[in-house]
Amino acid sequence: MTFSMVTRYAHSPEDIRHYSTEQMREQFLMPTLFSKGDILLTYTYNDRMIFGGVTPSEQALEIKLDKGLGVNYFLERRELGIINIGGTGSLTIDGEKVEMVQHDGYYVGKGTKQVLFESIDANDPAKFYVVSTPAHKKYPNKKLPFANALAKPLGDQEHMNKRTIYKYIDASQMDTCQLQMGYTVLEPGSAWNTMPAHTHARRMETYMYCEFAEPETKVFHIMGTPAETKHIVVANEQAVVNPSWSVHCGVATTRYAFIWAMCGENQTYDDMDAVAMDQLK
Ligand SMILES: O=C(O)C(=O)C[C@H](O)C(=O)CO
Ligand SMILES: [Zn+2]
Repeated sequence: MTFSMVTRYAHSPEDIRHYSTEQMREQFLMPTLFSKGDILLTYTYNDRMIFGGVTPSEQALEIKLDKGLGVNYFLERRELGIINIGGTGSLTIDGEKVEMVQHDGYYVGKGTKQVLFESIDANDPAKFYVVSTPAHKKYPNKKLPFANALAKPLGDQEHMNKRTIYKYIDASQMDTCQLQMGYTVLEPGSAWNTMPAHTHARRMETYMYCEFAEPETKVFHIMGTPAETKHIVVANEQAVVNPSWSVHCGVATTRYAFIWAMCGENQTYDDMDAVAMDQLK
């Protein structure tokens, strides 16, 4: 079993002006999240979000972080969002076991002492995408089945951006200290995830791209300031960190989906600063 948590520092927009492709990938792309039996996390200094993959095989897995975070247990001062993109699994949260089928989500509040992640079938393991943000208050733990997610259809075929945003952790639906999390599914033939592009200086965001229709599919994730965009080529089940000053959208060769998660000053999903198309460079 491998447990790893890599650190990524925050960057100013000026920093990345001269980054090579390799440097962009090193700083903003998380190439491996899901590996059987492993916990692979990233700690970003952008709003101190921790995100990554937990892929239990034969054994239950637990995220054990204490001294590294200066606390006695992982969720002493944090909340946690989880969405399973793999086979059926379960979570045992302070002794209570709950089944997690594909696309089930869960919100785990601050103060929860133990979360055990398990797969039902090691040959078809659960793949838990996890995102944790600093929290000041305990809010109730809550199962978030896919069927209960707040579905927001958006875009149209003519603009190649027909998609549905499924909001799992949303302040209009439930209490959360700062974490917001959801899953966006692109229709076949649609690719842009959000156009016109936007920034939100009040919140950072991470994306985990997944469910690519073909093995050779790649997403061109676009980031950077509106006046100087850059791209990162992303493969299935890889994630990118998006600083609050950066635009974000992705175009691919076939259908894909992605899980987004945000935190920062506010929880107002629609608080976005749209960028006029003629300002994008
Ligand atoms: O499809 C979309 O558009 C999104 O999913 C947008 C993200 O949720 C986002 O960028 C929220 O700020
Ligand atoms: Zn956004």
